[in-house]
Amino acid sequence: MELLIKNAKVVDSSQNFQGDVYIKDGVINEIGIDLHKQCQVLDAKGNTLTPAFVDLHAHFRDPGYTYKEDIFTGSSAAVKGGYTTVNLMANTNPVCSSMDMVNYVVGKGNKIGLVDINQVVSITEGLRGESFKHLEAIDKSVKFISDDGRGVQDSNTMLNAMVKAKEKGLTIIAHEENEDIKDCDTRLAENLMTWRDLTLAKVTGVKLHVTHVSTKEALKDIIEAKKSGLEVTCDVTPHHIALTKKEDYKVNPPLREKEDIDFLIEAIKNNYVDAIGTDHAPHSKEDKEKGANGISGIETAFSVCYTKLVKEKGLSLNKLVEIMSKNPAKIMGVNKGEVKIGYKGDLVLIDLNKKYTVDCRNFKSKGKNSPFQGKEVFGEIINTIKEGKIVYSRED
Ligand SMILES: NC(=O)N[C@@H](CC(=O)O)C(=O)O
Ligand SMILES: [Zn+2]
Repeated sequence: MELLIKNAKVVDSSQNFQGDVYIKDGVINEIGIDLHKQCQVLDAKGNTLTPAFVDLHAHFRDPGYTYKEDIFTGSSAAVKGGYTTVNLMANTNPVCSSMDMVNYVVGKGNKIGLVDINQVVSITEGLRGESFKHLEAIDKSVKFISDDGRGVQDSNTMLNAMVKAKEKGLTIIAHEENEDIKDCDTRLAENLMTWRDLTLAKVTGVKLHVTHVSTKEALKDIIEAKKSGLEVTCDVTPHHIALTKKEDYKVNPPLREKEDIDFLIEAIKNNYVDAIGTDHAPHSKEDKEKGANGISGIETAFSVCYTKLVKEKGLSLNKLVEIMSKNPAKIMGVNKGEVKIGYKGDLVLIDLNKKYTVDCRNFKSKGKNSPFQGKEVFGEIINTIKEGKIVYSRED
């Protein structure tokens, strides 16, 4: 597969230049000005070309909840959002607690071929918060374990699971929520659990990734832990940096206060936030009406972040690309996230000046649940390219 992209404004975490990018055998082979090749040519027409995005946190719902999303609709939504790599959480039905389940999901994803799927295994078997014996049978292809959707409530279980994860070289993705406290104070529930897991990670030396950080107190503790040398990374969602609880939209963790948003954005600017994770959580209309938490967010993630962080708050596009591509690629251990020779030819062409109104009816995702419905945003994906193959084109 060969592809020459011409006349692009190339932006990654460390570069801005006008030029052409040539992809051969799935990999960036040559970068220059006025390149000529005998192959398929994509004229970027001066639009912005960045590395494709990498999502550390998404839910594609197969097996068990394919009426909310399936691997084809999830993959289609991902590439529409500029993503070619997704990390899928284990809260399916059955829960992903075995290699059979991992291979089932990854196999389906590969057959569809739109995005690279990495499947996360649960920390505790069946997300029941008790045994983690199933981790014995997990092989080297698994990178992360997470009970996302729930926190691991028992501290001794978490401690011992961390010891096991460290031994097996697995990174823990922590959903921080204390269930004893959450009904009276969701903020305290997040803060307590974040502090506990940072403390346990210090003791065990496990690699910890804290996902969907939403409060300034939790993030402050993560920053302190980073400063003290702990190997901890974190992500924030597009919705937690764009919306406050005034929006009154059900998602877990809940939307917070303006002060939290200000703190999160300041921390992004100061390099303490490693990544944007979408927490793409599609639900049916009926489930949403019954109170299901979650936002179908993978298709709007870039536009929401670009509008809020770059247009409104003056963040550089380089920095946004760093937290949407380079850093999450590094955390995932994939050779993506930079426009350099030898990196995977996973790129996204973006019309940055395009202003549009979010309309969930146009989502590729089965989940139309979005608090961004009707909101105006900037930055539309024109093409998503995976290993030199155009896997998404905007319909004009
Ligand atoms: N974030 C949510 O509100 N919901 C997620 C679970 C989760 O990530 O906590 C889901 O699976 O629906
Ligand atoms: Zn979660």
